[in-house]
Amino acid sequence: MMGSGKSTVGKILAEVLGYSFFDSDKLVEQAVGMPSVAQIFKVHSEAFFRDNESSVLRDLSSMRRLVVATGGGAVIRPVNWKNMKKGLSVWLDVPLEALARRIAKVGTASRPLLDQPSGDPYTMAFSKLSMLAEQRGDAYANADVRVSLEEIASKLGHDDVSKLTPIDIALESLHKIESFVVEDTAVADSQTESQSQRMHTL
Ligand SMILES: Nc1ncnc2c1ncn2[C@@H]1O[C@H](COP(=O)(O)OP(=O)(O)OP(=O)(O)O)[C@@H](O)[C@H]1O
Ligand SMILES: O=C(O)C1=C[C@@H](O)[C@@H](O)[C@H](O)C1
Ligand SMILES: [Mg+2]
Repeated sequence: MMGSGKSTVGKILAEVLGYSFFDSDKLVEQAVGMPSVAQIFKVHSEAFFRDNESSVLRDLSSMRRLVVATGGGAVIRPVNWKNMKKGLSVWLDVPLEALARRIAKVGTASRPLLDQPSGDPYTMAFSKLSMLAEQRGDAYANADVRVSLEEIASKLGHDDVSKLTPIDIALESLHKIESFVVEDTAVADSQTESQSQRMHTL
């Protein structure tokens, strides 16, 4: 979701893994030749942005050794999942209150789906984020790995997710990624084994 820390945590993961880092919103801006996502929404439309986002994700999906911070809305198109699933997907699950706090701090001008000309920035961000979260249902749960800030906070004995640093979150992401890879490899090994047993029987 917007403001969940994809760029901040993604850059740390890329550095630790020795991978390249790409921000899909930035690649869309470059592809379209406009300086901001907000301007693309304004001059063209959300649909135009989404088409470009899908084509950027398709191009990235054929590359290796990279971490991608996707746009927060990439989860709504099944075709994007087809491409994101060529790699390993991570959902940074951050409570909406924390997202709204972060976003209110920097303002909503760069986030067209949250931008409101008037009103208290926290309240406006929270209400729009709640709406988006409801519309998107469990789309984020398609990710291979879920990193819950509430779970990390409770593990580290913090009463509030705002006490977590990006490094705490990146470390937990790496643990979760490792567990997923180990489990996935074990499943693939057992499938290969039962396949070869079947061949043997035949
Ligand atoms: N663990 C954290 N604690 C507090 N603030 C954070 C944390 N991680 C990121 N932030 C801040 O929250 C804001 C959003 O972070 P970031 O830009 O990494 O999120 P994003 O998911 O990439 O957002 P966007 O939707 O704009 O792409 C930034 O101002 C960032 O400095
Ligand atoms: O959640 C969303 O729909 C969006 C998230 C941002 O990363 C941008 O891709 C854009 O502002 C839309
Ligand atoms: Mg970002």
